[in-house]
Amino acid sequence: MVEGMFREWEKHPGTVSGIGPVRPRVSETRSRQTGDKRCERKALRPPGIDWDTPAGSPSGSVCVPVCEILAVREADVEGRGKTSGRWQRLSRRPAEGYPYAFTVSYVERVKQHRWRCRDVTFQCADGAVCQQWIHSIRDQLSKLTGRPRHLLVYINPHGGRGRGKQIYEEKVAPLFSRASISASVIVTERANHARDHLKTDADLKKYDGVVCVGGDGMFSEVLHGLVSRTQRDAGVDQNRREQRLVPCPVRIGIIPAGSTDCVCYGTVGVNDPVTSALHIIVGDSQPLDVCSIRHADALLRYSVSLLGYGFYGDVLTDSERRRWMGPVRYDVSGLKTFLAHNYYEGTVSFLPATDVAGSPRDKTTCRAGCSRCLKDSQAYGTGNCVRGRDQGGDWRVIRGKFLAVNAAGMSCACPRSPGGLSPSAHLADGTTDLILVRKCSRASFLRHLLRHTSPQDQFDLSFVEVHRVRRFCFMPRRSEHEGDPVCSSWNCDGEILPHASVDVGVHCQLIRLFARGIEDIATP
Ligand SMILES: Nc1ncnc2c1ncn2[C@@H]1O[C@H](COP(=O)(O)OP(=O)(O)OP(=O)(O)O)[C@@H](O)[C@H]1O
Repeated sequence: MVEGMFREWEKHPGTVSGIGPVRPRVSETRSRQTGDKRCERKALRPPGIDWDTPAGSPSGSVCVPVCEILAVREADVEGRGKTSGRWQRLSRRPAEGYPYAFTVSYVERVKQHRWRCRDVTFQCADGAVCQQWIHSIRDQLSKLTGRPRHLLVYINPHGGRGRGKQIYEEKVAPLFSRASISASVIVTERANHARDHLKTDADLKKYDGVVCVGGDGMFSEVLHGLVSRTQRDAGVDQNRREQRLVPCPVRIGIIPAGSTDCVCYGTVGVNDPVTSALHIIVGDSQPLDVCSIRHADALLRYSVSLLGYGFYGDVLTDSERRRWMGPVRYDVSGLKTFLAHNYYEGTVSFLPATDVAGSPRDKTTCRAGCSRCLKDSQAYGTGNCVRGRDQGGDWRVIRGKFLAVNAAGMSCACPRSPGGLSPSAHLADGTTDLILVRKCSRASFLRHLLRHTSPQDQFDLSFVEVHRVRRFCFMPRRSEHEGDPVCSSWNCDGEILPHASVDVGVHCQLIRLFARGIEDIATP
């Protein structure tokens, strides 16, 4: 029977199906640390015996792709993990005559893109067979090349509700250690600590990835540190206008622990530290476009999600004065800015991405394994960015009074706005969606804003237009009348830019995250 099982294994090396008829013997327990379901014991028995079907499972068999197995470890007859360093008791006694056991930890999908770590313990009658299974599974796991072994982790202890350290220690570190991932952890002591360390001191050759525990601001620090370091190591001057940037060789993981975690939500589908940790462990890789923002030919910042002038710039500026309020400051500032109803004059010039298949209003969504991103990026070239007006294409120029000028490099979805600012934006096609909201009444603007929280098309309004672009420039109009609102500020992924006139270009797939994009799957 065991030989038969191994034959199945040989036939289907990508799965652990064929383990044979199985029967759950022990009820599930929940881990205090990760909140995940932990142990479900299944007995490996010779075929031909009539088995109960596990509750809730019509087939009674389990099929897990190897790429979603996190670890395998020996368990003793009491079902306690031998290699976990911590005895873990099962709630029922093992089946008689099956004194050997091994436990497989794997990814289980639960509600709303959430992943959990599930343990299944298998019992065997023969110790050699048990070892054979363990070695065979470990051998399969060792062939997965994309998995990280050593990580550099930065924790912002003050992000969000100040629980970054606790989240990492209680929810993430135990999973890393179960998957035999070592981590060098740095708890930041000041703003820009992570950025500066990455720029100069970090020995990146030692690591397979960099993980940030915090919000979008923390991610932005890591992004800047890593992109700058990569260019410096490659001898590329990122301040030079026509320069093609070198894609970062090291992936970035985001453990959401901030008050805004848009980048995590837009690339995983949920803000959940355990889910993100599991995406890191299985070695997922999601390329991401990065915008470089320049002023007077000098690099100001990089951005991956929202660049917003007018409404979103004003909200951020006001909310910075209310940091003491915590995350609720965004609601207060949002309301205040909405009531102020400021508009700003300026000129937007942009280079439409006429060579890509999609458009911001085509109702398609960028999902895991997006074929459109793959096709468009191959045609365009990673790291590439159109610079200089001579580099082809027909520039368009629009002058006007705007309530908002936004550029969405990704959908900018968040729990409050599941579709986001631009629901059809792509993560890695080398473009950004430029959204222009012209001056209109408060009621009309409210209609537009409310559509972000509903399935209605937020661009189907006469005062809103949207363009998929490779590059754009904005120049504010100087006011001749004192007292008029002159300039707003740019909100760049949650940071305020010091200049209103900017030149923005998209660098195709400049970085990769430990994510796979939002999975298009039916959850149980
Ligand atoms: N040790 C530290 N002390 C103070 N500030 C820090 C520290 N480490 C990082 N920061 C800064 O804190 C800012 C906010 O961090 P983060 O994004 O993690 O949390 P957040 O609550 O989502 O942020 P925000 O309040 O901007 O929404 C970042 O800009 C980062 O540069």
